[in-house]
Amino acid sequence: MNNRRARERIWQLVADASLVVLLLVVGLAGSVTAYRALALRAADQQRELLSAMGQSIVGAFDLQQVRAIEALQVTAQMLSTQPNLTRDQFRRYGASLLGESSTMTLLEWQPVVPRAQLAAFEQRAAQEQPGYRVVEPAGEDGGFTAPQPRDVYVPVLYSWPESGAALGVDMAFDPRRMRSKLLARDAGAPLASETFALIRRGQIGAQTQGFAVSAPVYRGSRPLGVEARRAALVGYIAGIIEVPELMREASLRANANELDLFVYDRDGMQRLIYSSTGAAATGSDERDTVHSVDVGGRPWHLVLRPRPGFVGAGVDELPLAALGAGVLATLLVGLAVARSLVIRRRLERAEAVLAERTRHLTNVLDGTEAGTWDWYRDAERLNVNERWAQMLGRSKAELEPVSHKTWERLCHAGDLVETLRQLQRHLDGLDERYSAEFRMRHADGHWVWIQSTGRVVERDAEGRATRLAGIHMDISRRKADEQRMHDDARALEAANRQLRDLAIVDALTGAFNRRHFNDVCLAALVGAQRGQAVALCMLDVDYFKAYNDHYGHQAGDVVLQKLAQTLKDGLRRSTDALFRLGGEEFGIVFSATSAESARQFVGQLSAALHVQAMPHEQSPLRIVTASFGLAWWAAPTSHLTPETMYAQADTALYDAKRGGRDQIAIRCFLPGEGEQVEVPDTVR
Ligand SMILES: Nc1nc2c(ncn2[C@@H]2O[C@H](COP(=O)(O)OP(=O)(O)OP(=O)(O)O)[C@@H](O)[C@H]2O)c(=O)[nH]1
Repeated sequence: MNNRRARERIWQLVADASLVVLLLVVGLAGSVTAYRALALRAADQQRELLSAMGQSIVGAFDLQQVRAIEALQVTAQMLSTQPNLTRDQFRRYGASLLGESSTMTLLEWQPVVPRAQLAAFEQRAAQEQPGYRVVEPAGEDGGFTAPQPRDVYVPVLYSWPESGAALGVDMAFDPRRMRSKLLARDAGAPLASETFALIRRGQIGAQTQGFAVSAPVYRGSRPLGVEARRAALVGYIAGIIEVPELMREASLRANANELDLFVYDRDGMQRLIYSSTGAAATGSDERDTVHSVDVGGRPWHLVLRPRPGFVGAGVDELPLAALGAGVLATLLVGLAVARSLVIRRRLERAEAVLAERTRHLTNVLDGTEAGTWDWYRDAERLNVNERWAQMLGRSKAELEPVSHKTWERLCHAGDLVETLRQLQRHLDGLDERYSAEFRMRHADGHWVWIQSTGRVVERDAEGRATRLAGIHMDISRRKADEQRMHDDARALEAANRQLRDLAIVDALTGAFNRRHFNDVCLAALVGAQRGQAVALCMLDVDYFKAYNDHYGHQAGDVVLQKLAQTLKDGLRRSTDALFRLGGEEFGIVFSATSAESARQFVGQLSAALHVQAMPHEQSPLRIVTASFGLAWWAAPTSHLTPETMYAQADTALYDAKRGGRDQIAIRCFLPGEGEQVEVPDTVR
């Protein structure tokens, strides 16, 4: 039984634990799924945001370019029609152009000068700009020198602003710078160079990266065909764009201060043009977005990489928060479910224990056949079970509504007071339990003995008993048994008394028999030894043989019975005792304070016999008489025995017979004086 329960509990535990684990798994899986979905959405949003920012930057690039290129084209157009532009004209032009462009920092007019015209060119330029000379960078560490001899020179003639210009520097010294110009010349459209360290007068190698957008300037209108363009070329109008400035502008426009920006020139070898971190992008990031942009005909790649503080990071927190909330909610729900399961199991166990106890109690009640009662004193309601009613030969339904009055009505009037007294003793706290036995009326009219026991089970705030509960037991059989036992005991007592009487009493006369004589004598002697006198009188019916012979034995018995009755009636004290010592011989043990009073007493007995006057034809007096022998001891000693008493009284009786019958002979024994013998008297 216990093993089965233990197994059930283990299975329950496993089932409960499985449920909680399942709940946790489902909850956690849901949380993770929600996290992943939100994270994906957040990543998409980030990508979209990055893409939008990238597009914005590209747009900014394009806008700057378009403006720069348009400005250069217009300038080139203007120079085509005014090949002999003066320095002042260029200045004004440059000032207005650069004022409109935020990224172009320098505007240069670079005429094409054949070697043969170089000296004349320098001379003309120096008139306008004193000290003007065509030069080229002397090396990486700065400084300028006279240009190497070449077929064509492309020196900077005018520049705006002039302060940052590399006036006079021949761009033909660097094939890299020239490549984009030659391509622009052939294409008839502005083209950007690759990036390189910008040249400033006295500042070559300052490492400011930039590039030039060169627009070819032809003589007259734009020629058709490469050869015609080459032939008509008079120079280049170049706009210098500083990469950091361009990027800052672009980044500001794109609000890209949360992004790292890397720009690569993809023409030929991929080359880092710009890095917002100052270094090339390390490794690759899945969130990188790459945008291609055409910068003056050069393919650039913009790589945008979100910084840790990117606004998208805020988006990252949502999935994590959702995951955290999901996990927390799952754990809380799991905890709550586990707790409710534990409580439920405890309740189930408590209910099982209660059911077991109820079953046990019911079994016990069934086994004992007890009626139960539950008394709500204030409501005057008495809840009883079916057995309570059955004891009285009724059904519960028959008695409804059951109240304390129902009980009072059915209780025996003779038992009501005592029962209520017992109840009150318990209510007063004198008895720990209420217990009473009373009779109740059975439906068929007889009385059923009930034993009721119970106790207070509820009290109010003042301590007053408001509810009592207990049981009724049918003890009728026990009561009947007790009554029977009581009757039997009394009968036995009577029988014993009879037996005892039979043992010590003579059946014919009712006097004590000879067997009891010794006991009574001894008892009298014990009393007498405390200083009391004691006497024994023996008497014998006179001429009784003759009576029997004359009247018959039965009549003789009647005489003996009457004689005994007369003698018994004459006894004075409870301690006086009459004995039948043999056939028609009797003895009387009695106390008398003096010999005279003893003699008087015996005389009264003799007289009483005379008064009976039982006819006896064969006796001289014609009535039944008797002879009396009295022995009296004033202060008997311990040596006196029943046998001695008998012998002395018998001697006195013999004296009375010998003296003529119907008389009293007395023998007195005084202390220290020996025996005193008196002559028998004749009855008067
Ligand atoms: N009816 C009857 N007679 C008894 C009973 N016991 C003894 N007797 C008779 O009593 C008589 C006693 O006779 P005795 O001893 O000669 O004495 P008595 O005839 O009375 O003569 P005294 O005593 O000398 O006067 C006998 O006849 C006995 O049978 C008895 O219980 N009933």
